[in-house]
Amino acid sequence: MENHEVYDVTIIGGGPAGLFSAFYSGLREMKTKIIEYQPFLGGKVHVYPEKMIWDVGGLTPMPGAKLIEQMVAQGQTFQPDVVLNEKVTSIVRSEEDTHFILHTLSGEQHHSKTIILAVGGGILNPTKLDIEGAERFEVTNLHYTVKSIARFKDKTVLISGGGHSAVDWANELAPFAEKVYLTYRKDELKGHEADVTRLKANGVELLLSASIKTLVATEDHSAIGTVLLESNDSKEEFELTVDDVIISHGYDRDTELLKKSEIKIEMNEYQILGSSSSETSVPGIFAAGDILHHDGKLHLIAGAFQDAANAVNKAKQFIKPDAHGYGMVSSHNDLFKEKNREILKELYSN
Ligand SMILES: Cc1cc2nc3c(=O)[nH]c(=O)nc-3n(C[C@H](O)[C@H](O)[C@H](O)COP(=O)(O)OP(=O)(O)OC[C@H]3O[C@@H](n4cnc5c(N)ncnc54)[C@H](O)[C@@H]3O)c2cc1C
Repeated sequence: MENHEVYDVTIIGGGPAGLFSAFYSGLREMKTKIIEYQPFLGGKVHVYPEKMIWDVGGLTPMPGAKLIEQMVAQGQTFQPDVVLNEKVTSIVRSEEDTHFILHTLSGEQHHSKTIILAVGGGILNPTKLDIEGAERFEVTNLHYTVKSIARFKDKTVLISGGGHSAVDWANELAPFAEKVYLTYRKDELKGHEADVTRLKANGVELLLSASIKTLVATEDHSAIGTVLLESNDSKEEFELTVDDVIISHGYDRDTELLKKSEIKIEMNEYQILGSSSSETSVPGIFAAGDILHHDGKLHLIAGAFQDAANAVNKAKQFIKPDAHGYGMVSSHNDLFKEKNREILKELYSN
């Protein structure tokens, strides 16, 4: 029989809620593991890495990518085990009912006394361009997100999509790019009215009622050189020579875990109906971040942090009922003594 270590806390999801849960779980001296489907930590913030974030308490504005970097560093303070590229597919109770077992897509099992569901709105994957062979250009000039505006400086860029993100990216890139084209299959864009109006002022050329038909490779086959578009009304085809193509066709959302798990957690259509201290209807399973709903819920990264600390405190008491209801503040917490010494040494050596 396989020997599985039983963790105190297993966090499903490595976004803001999961990362702060991992930090706080370490602060409460629990053996912690994070399981994340994507090959990276950071969650939904990867959708807007270049956007400035202003509303996280105590932090001056910083781009999403920088916030991810800081959240990941903080989440790893107490060295939780991190399992990436792994989708949790179901949660069951152990035979002796002493703990939970998480099953994953790769066939692995993870054993844990408590679980924190920090799964956001589920697994998000960008809706891919439905053209055969398109994926080979993803390593060069076919993009599903804008990681840095600088990447598109002085470039001719074609953006496909009509929603808020597509319009927003077109406006953001226009002042830096050589030329921005925005194509959408319908004859009207869905983005915010003011942003749509700004497109004109920014010199974005609209190609409405048109769709991408073919991506034609450069001579060395390494990248997209030309895009063939088709007018949806007249079926006429026309070509554009481009440096980069950005696809913004929305996201596919996978919420299989909560729908299919043997253990049933009380939910509304999309969220867990929990308490304001992050408990779910199942003892031992807690929730944090966008997946959690309660009366005082704050749907911001700041709110995810509060849920996370609450979830961890409840998990601690679930394992050890006489444990304190919350952790010691960090400023006076002995756990940080050694780390503080190192930080101070570095500060004063410069
Ligand atoms: C465009 C945009 C802009 C935003 N701007 C701001 C802003 O300026 N300020 C602000 O406070 N908030 C902002 N938000 C909201 C903020 O991003 C979310 O509130 C926050 O990311 C929620 O964190 P989370 O950890 O709950 O979920 P997520 O960030 O969604 O992370 C959940 C993680 O769980 C993983 N996961 C899900 N299911 C499984 C599974 N079965 N197995 C393994 N892993 C799984 C996912 O892959 C994902 O990485 C914005 C959101 C968007 C979309």
